[in-house]
Amino acid sequence: MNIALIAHDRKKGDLVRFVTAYLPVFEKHSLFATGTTGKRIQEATGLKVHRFQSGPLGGDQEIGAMIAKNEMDLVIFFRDPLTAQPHEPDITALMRLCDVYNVPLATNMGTAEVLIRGLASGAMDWRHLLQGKRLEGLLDKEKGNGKRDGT
Ligand SMILES: O=C(CO)COP(=O)(O)O
Repeated sequence: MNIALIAHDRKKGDLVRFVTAYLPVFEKHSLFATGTTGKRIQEATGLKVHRFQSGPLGGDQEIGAMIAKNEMDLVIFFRDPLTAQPHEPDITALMRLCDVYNVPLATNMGTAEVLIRGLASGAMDWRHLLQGKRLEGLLDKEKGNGKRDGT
């Protein structure tokens, strides 16, 4: 599964501790993160993390683009509800896309616990069905392109 990890500055320590606690789960999946969050997680855990731009520079939007392409299976986003963010519209857009595409989203540690335990016990295997569809879609597209190219 593809998992997005994002945390605002005052929540980064919590996310690093969370990922460390569930290391055996996270190391079985592909991890993506906004810039600074990803760096902190990599440094603390040694996990391989694909890092996008920092959140205020477009990282939330890059993760949103993956959601819109059905390439993200789970989002863990430890938001700071007590601090105004300069890129609030990007944050809202990311969460909205999770709802549009039915992507499980945890915005706090309590929900993240439930999601990660669910992930570990196979409760998210239904996402594989979508991944199958994703693959079919890509193959169909390739076939279509082939026809147009005359190849
Ligand atoms: O701002 C963020 C999410 O909205 C997080 O970005 P960083 O991980 O780069 O700090």
